[in-house]
Amino acid sequence: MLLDSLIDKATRDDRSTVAIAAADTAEVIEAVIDALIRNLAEFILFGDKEKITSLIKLQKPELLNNHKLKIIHTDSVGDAAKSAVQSVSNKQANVLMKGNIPTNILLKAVLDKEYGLRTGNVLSHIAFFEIPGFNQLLLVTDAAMNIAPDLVQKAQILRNAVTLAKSVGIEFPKVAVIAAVEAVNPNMQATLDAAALTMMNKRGQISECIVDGPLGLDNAISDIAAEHKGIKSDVAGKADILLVPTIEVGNVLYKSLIYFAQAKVGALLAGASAPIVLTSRADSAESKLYSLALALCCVKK
Ligand SMILES: CCCC(=O)SCCNC(=O)CCNC(=O)[C@H](O)C(C)(C)COP(=O)(O)OP(=O)(O)OC[C@H]1O[C@@H](n2cnc3c(N)ncnc32)[C@H](O)[C@@H]1OP(=O)(O)O
Repeated sequence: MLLDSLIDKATRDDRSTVAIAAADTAEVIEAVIDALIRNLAEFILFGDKEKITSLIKLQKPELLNNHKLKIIHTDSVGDAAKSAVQSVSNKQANVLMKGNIPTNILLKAVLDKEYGLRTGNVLSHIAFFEIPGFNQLLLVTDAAMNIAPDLVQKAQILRNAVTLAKSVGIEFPKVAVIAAVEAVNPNMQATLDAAALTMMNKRGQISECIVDGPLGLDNAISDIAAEHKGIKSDVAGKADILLVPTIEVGNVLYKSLIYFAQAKVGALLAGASAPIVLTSRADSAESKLYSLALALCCVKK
């Protein structure tokens, strides 16, 4: 399965409404226009109304009268985040999307106790990569929300990724828990957590997937590398999901895949009461469209 198939899957159902916090950039508007043309969803755009209107006028002026598009003016990014999150919590919209706004401002609104989208679950970021020369989607978690997750949080991050993988048709995913080495080293917390997660999977505490770790990135994705080290594993060389130890590892991997390997990406936050599209502000319109399609595939109706 590749990222275009997510758009096909999402196109079959156009009953969703997406609230975008700070929709005032060309890439966001381009993704919205593309989604409207494909009948993927309806949109409520929060942000600087004048700027949003002029961006739409530049790209597709006739869409300004489209009943599937509403623009609501807000005075600051903080207000845009709050209003967009509120529109999801009061069910006017069922997907939240990050626009031209710093990630932590949006996440603080999402976590707000009064109007946010908490469920009691850990919220986590999952990115789906289509990498040239690599013939399957590769999921990476968590590159954007949890800074230095502990074992309990990692277990939940892993479950969120497995649930999301299943919802787009990746049944029983293989999960590699990434560290710098394959042997457990008591001085490297990532290896201890990886070994514990592997055992939790063997004992049924983490189900519907196969977990193995610690694994280096090379052994997780390359049979040849795994063979060189004599690693015998159902996951090594065939991982569908990479669970990384910290946000820095995930974020650098995310941006390396895009900038060095020309990978395409779709990404979202899971674990909240609605899917949240969360890409980097610098990501392309195409990546925002893939992320949107991914979120629409996960909406609970
Ligand atoms: C990959 C492309 C996009 C990017 O590059 S993104 C760039 C990098 N990402 C970021 O800068 C965001 C990194 N994360 C953060 O800044 C913070 O963790 C975040 C999400 C803003 C939360 O920070 P604070 O508001 O300071 O939160 P805190 O730790 O004091 O906790 C406040 C309450 O929220 C809860 N919380 C925090 N993270 C959570 C999570 N993942 N899932 C569920 N609940 C969570 C936390 O338990 C606490 O709850 P309570 O108030 O004790 O009830």
